[in-house]
Amino acid sequence: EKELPRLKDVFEDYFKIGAAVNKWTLHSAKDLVTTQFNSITAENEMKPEMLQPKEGEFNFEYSDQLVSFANEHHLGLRGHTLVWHNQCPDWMFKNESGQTVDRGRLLKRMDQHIETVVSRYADQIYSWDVVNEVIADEEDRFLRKSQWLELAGEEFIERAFHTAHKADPNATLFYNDYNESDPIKRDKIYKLVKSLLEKKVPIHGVGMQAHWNIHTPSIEHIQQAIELYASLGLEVQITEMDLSVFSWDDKRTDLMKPTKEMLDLQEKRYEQIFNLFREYKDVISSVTFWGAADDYTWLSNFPVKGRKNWPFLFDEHFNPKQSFWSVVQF
Ligand SMILES: Oc1ccccc1CN[C@@H]1C=C[C@@H](O)[C@H](O)[C@H]1O
Repeated sequence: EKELPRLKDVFEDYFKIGAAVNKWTLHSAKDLVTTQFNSITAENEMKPEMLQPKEGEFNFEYSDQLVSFANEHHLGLRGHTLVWHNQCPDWMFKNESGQTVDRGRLLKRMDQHIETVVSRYADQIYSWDVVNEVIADEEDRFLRKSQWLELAGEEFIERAFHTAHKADPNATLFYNDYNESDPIKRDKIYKLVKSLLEKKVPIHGVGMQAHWNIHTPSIEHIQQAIELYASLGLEVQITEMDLSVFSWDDKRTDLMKPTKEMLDLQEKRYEQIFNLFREYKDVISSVTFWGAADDYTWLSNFPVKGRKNWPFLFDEHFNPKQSFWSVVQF
């Protein structure tokens, strides 16, 4: 049958186009990923708890598989993520007697994790999400309350970037977060990144996770966020894009497939969003989906456990959805 247009070719003069893969979808979605995309991100296989489950015991089995896959298929590779409050092993914050670890020890452990991981994959990963999600969602709080912040103090943020830069001077280093287009959270992300730049911290970009849906955020809010981050002279990368067919507070579980109305709205949203991304091609260096096709998405367990979602450009049979055509035809 007629060859499909390829996202990586359609956007060749704009930005890299990526997909998150895991140790299963690396095989199940291999053909789609290698034909349509030119960048991948490990959905889970490069997170702290996966790489260093026990102090000093690294497990690179699956991360090495993803790196080999990327090399074999000439795909760029984003590293996700070095410092995060989730999917981080408990041992990191405890000493031998199970008490909370002291500040110096925790920072040393953070450095060792970053040095070991980043130097192993030096020159193979074009961008790292050095720090993920340290900005608070609460309006009246700046930094998220986490064991990292409580035990190490806010210096862990800048220290993580310095350590990563020393381990791989060629990788571009990103601060990554979600709800990044919400004006209040956006301004806090801007404040953090601006303060890092003022301290000459080696940070090169802001990762907008872009876990959006078919209703929000508005194109205006997305544009204002891109403009604000770009005003710092930084790269912007869309790092985890999906368009949930449910708004955040819609907890319905009755659907076995998306309604026509949902698919029409999703198509409109993808078309508008990619028109905006193309307008900012000089600022946006990659656009990565947090998956590849509707056969698998983390959204089928978040925020409602076991509730199927259909967020991507390809359906569960890897066929292009109407949204695909509105994205590739411009
Ligand atoms: O952690 C969150 C909490 C609330 C909303 C969204 C997020 C998004 N968080 C992302 C989503 C999926 C994970 O696989 C990614 O590593 C994480 O960056």
